[in-house]
Amino acid sequence: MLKLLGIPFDANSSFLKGPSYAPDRIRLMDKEGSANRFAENGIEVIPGETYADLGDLSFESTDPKKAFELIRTRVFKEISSGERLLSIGGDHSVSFPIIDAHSEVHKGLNILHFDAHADLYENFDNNPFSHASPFARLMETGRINSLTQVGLRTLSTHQRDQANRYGVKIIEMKDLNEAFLHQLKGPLYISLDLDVLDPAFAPGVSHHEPGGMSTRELISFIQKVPLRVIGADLVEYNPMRDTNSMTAMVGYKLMKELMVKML
Ligand SMILES: NC(=[NH2+])NCCC[C@H](N)C(=O)O
Ligand SMILES: [Mn+2]
Ligand SMILES: [Mn+2]
Repeated sequence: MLKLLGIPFDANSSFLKGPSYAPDRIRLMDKEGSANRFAENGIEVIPGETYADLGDLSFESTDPKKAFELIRTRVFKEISSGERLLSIGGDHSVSFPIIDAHSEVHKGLNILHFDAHADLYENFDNNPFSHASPFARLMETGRINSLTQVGLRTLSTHQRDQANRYGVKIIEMKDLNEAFLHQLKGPLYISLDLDVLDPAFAPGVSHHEPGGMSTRELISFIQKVPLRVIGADLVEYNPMRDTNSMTAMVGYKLMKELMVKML
């Protein structure tokens, strides 16, 4: 059965803390009575039936090495017999150990990454495990077959160099179009940073980067991915910046749309 795992970890956030509160806030949207559990394709996404909610990882330490070891080991254990896992919450640094575990199980892994940011810094704020660096760490393992980044609007010179160095395919927000969908290959993993959305649609993120996608655009990209997705994460939701749980509901909606791509 499809699995859901909360990763309440934000010690590697460079600007604000808060994404550690994300998993429960997103789950709350499943329970509080406003929404229903149907994805737009008509499949109902029910905890205990459509997916098993594994709860949250619990961290004894904020030391990134220890935390990442815990995440990598647990994720590997959950997916090692081919099970599919969606993880929610945490800052984007957690995608390094999560995707690293996936790349061990799924050889030649391809990543589709939605974000305002490339998160390719060699080292950010003297923290190589920063949420601004997970894709540098992943690319240097040599185990990632391809990385496609969509929605970027903050590329620095350093990150352009890093993208060239690692052969990253980038569709910047200013050039946004659908052609990348037809070039995606399997096994495909999706990493979704909520700040790919315009802050008008998703204010509950740490980094408000104007000029982003609409919720509708993002949902249709996900729906049009022509492959069954083998794993995904939803990161960077920050409840401390949210208004009336509006962004929690966006997160819940995206969670359902991601889940039905994994069934
Ligand atoms: N995972 C993230 N939200 N990363 C944001 C990193 C932002 C960083 N200030 C930059 O210049 O790119
Ligand atoms: Mn990110
Ligand atoms: Mn981002």
